[in-house]
Amino acid sequence: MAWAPESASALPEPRPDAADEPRLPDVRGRLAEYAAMPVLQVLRRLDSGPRGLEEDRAQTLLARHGENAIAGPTASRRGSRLLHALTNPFVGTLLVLGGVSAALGAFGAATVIGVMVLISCWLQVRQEQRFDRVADTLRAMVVATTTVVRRATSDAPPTSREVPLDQLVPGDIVTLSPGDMIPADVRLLRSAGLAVDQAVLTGEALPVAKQATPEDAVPDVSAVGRSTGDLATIDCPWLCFMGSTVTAGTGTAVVLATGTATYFGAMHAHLAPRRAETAFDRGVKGVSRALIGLMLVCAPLVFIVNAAVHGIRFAALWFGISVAVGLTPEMLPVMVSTALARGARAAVRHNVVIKRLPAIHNLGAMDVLCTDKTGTLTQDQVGVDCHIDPDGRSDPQVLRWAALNSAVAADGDAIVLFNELDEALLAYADQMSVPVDDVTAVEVIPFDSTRRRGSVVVREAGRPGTDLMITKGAVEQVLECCTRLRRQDGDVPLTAADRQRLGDVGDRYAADGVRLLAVAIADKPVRPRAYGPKDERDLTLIGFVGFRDRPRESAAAAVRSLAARGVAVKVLTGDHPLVAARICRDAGIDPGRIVLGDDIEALSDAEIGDLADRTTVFARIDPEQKARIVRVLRSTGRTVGFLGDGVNDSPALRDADVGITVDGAVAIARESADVVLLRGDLLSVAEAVTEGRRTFTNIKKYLEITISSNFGNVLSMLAASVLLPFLPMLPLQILVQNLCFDLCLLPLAFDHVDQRALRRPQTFDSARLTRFVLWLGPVNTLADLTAFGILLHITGHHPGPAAQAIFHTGWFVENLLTQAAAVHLLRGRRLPSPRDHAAFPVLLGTTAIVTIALVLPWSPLAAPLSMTALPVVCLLALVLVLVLYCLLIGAAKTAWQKVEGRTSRPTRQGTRSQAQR
Ligand SMILES: Nc1ncnc2c1ncn2[C@@H]1O[C@H](COP(=O)(O)OP(=O)(O)OP(=O)(O)O)[C@@H](O)[C@H]1O
Ligand SMILES: [Mg+2]
Repeated sequence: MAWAPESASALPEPRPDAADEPRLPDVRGRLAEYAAMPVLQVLRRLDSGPRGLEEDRAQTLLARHGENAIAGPTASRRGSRLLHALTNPFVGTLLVLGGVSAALGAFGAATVIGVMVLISCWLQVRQEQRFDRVADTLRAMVVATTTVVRRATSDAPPTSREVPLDQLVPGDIVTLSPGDMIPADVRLLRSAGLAVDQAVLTGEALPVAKQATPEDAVPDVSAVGRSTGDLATIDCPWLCFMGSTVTAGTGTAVVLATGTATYFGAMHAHLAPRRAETAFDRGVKGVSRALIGLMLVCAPLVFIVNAAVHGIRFAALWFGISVAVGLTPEMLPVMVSTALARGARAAVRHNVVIKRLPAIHNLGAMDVLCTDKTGTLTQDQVGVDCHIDPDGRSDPQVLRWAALNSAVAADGDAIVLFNELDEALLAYADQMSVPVDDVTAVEVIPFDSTRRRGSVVVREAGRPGTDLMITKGAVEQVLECCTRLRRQDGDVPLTAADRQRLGDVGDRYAADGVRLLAVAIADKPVRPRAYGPKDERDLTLIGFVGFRDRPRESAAAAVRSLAARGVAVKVLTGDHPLVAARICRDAGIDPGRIVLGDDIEALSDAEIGDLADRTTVFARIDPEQKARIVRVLRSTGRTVGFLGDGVNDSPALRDADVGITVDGAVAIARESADVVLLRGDLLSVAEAVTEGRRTFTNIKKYLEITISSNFGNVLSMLAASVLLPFLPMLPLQILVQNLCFDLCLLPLAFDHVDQRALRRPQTFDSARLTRFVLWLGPVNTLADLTAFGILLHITGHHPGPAAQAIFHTGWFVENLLTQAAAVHLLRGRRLPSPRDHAAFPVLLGTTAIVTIALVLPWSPLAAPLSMTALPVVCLLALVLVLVLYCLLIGAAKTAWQKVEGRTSRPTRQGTRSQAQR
């Protein structure tokens, strides 16, 4: 829905007015030209070299080409913000009603409606500006960076350093590692086992292989296809494009184009990544529909009743229009943006950065948190525990082969290692002075979470004609590729009994919380063809390395704290089920029956949904299965958060209602997530959940108070249409009253919140809102009818114009006073007391309403609004009505809480069916 704040993303955001931007065919043509040149010519054309640009020149180029971003300058963002404000359905409704009023000649009303539109849009634009600033600041705290090679001066040595993505320029040399976003359109200079996910550009979910052409070779353009169509360019193996991410392997590349001159830049309007609809989007849609529905029923009804009783009159028509305007919550978008921005700022105090502001609501609504294991439940300080041969004896040779696998895979150029296990291995090898640089790297077949193993091929000095493949990975997955076993007295064939025994060794260590990786090797005759995963066969198992990762001390408390807030924690890990079970127990999670990836592969979504409901730990699952479980849980009505930090977590991060990652996560995880934890601590998630609920509770209060008051007013107007020979309030007065009320209620975004409201997940529930309005709105009507009786008594039953003015003013004043009282009586769970009162800004807002009510009739504005000073007796009578209203609404609210408490006890089933609605 257009009134919801737009999601802010770290990827360059699409700009709506892209007329002056390079056109796609031009961009494609230029890229095709670069694709067809030998590498050296590309570098020459860009005035660059393998040693990188000089810093000064990079700055000059930055000034010439602009930042590597697609989001437009502030001015155009302002234009789009205004458009966004104008196209929200409530302002749209007002514009139509204003137009009709003007066409009917009711210029006063048209002017007031115009003022409402202006104020609402102005506040909305200002709020969105602030909102963007908050989002920008928050995002700057977790800004995506890329590794470039540059030189301080022309003869200084090249150095690698991290720069923010937007500082890249054409000609820069960048290095790519798994998890990195491709920062611009680039041509590969070198690559090792590189695979990238281009789904943003092609919609193709599977990663595609990319490969540099051999040095100095003239690229074979036929490999790209003769056509210059989109896919031909995108499929070029030696070009990578902004918007894609590295899923495996490493590379070095030269930047060809940045910002809007990139392929993604030229196509962004059509191909900007779309996220699935989240709990917030669904909630906003439901409430908007309910509100517009209410207006479409009530306003014509008021008109029809009026016309039926008094005949079709012009006054009746525009009275109906005013009622419609009165029911339009035109300030709701402003209120929601304000509340979300406040929540996001508050979350920072708990070291939680909200990248997309609606995520703060989704955190409060979350009732299941699925989490990866390493780094969230554990400390992410993985250490090597043992290195053993197949018979369980410590063996330094096993450590050497495993560390060589990590070292070669990590590539001399790349700074980022594959993952925490490789990092631990290299650190340990270094500590034990095990050499890892005495071989020549031939090939890397990178680790991926689906194969669960990774291999390298190396050539050792003194062994001409022979390559050595070294594979390491999960025990089951490496054993699959082995046919032999290393024994102290030589290699022997691997029997079924050995497989069983070795599998048991893995299980034994796993039960103790040690993750074993199997290590296997094989000699291969040297060959010109490249090696691939198919060559991982006929290996000899030489032993295992074991890793231990201590559980986080705060994990148990955090899981308890989330459970107390009604958030179930589920663990989704690629690790061994017994390791997962051990870590979970240490973190205070009862693992119950663990479900494996293989178990769910053949199941339907419905069966997985059923299983997921009963399961706490899923082990040995691959990235797509993680995402599938998240999607299925969402489809059963749960609001799902996903917390993860690896390349393998990014699909699930995107598919969740709220994706959460940690600051040290790989770039793609940070890009995919909505929330970044600055301290990778589950406890801060619990705090952020509370902030989310605080935020939402205030939005809910605003909706409940405004809509029930407005609905009560509509009922009063209906009654008045039948009972009175004249209109109970003039249309202009209705509009002014509505404007004052809506504005003075905005500070509710900053109100205090009752602790009990923070205990359960909370989200928009239009059915509950409707029940609330139907229950409490009529109390307002009751007070109004009493006021009508008193006013009629004072003014006489057939009052002339002067007495009618007293009636109108009387009701105007009564309305504002009761509405101010409603704010205090309905805002909390309990009735107001010195210990439980509204926050200062809310007090200020309601004081303003009371002041307007008590000053306006005696001010110079009274005459243009057809109001008049009220007699003292009238004022006294209204005070009595106010007291009566307070008593009634207090009683009605207590009764509502009793009835609702009984019908909506937060059972899990209840939460689900509520969300499904
Ligand atoms: N660098 C590596 N080299 C070889 N095998 C690995 C490597 N990293 C992980 N594995 C194996 O692959 C399995 C799955 O790892 P992956 O990183 O995909 O799991 P994950 O879901 O991220 O796990 P976690 O919950 O521990 O974060 C591991 O249990 C391990 O057996
Ligand atoms: Mg992980």
